[in-house]
Amino acid sequence: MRVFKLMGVDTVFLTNAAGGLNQDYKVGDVMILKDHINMPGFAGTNPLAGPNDERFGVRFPPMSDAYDRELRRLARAAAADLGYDDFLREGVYCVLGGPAFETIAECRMLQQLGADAVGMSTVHEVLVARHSGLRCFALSLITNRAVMDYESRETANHEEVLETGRRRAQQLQELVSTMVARMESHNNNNNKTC
Ligand SMILES: O=P(O)(O)O[C@@H]1C[C@H](O)[C@@H](CO)O1
Ligand code: HPA
Repeated sequence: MRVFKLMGVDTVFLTNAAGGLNQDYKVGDVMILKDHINMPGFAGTNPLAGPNDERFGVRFPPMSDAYDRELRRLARAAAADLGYDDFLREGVYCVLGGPAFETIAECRMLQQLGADAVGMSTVHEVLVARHSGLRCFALSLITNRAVMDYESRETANHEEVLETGRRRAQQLQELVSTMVARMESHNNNNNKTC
């Protein structure tokens, strides 16, 4: 993220695979991140720990605006125009350390804490990106349903994650490229009127 910043990048798009905790979510849904829960952060694991590098940002950066409101609006509009409304969601992503998938008790706890999806990435990058003032937009592909029921025979597995990724790859590409094209056209129009 800091290299991107030094290269003059001002906006980053992040994607991940995640387990669905929200019981309304289905495998294959795409969730716009509106917020996150940094679970490793509760135990002091934060990529911004240690001496602050003032060249990039302040010691205590806010995170209440981590996921850019305008980019989320753009994503909803692009998804609607592409006919993706029936699988587009917006919710809260919770990061855990992995690499083991969660226990049933952990999934139940995370759901009660307000998380809609659980995964193992993205948040560290967003923390560093926001510290540097980069605008962030992130999507989770719900690749599997988190196992919440002691009677269930289902288990999370990486093969299902990869398979769901393959199934939605084209539509995700379409969504991101539509957003980028609209951002470019918006920027060009603004530059013309300056
Ligand atoms: O996109 P990420 O890397 O967050 O994908 C998740 C976390 C693990 O890499 C993998 C587990 O199946 O999916
Ligand atoms: N849990 C954590 N990370 C994940 C999952 C999950 O169920 N699916 C994809 N990445």
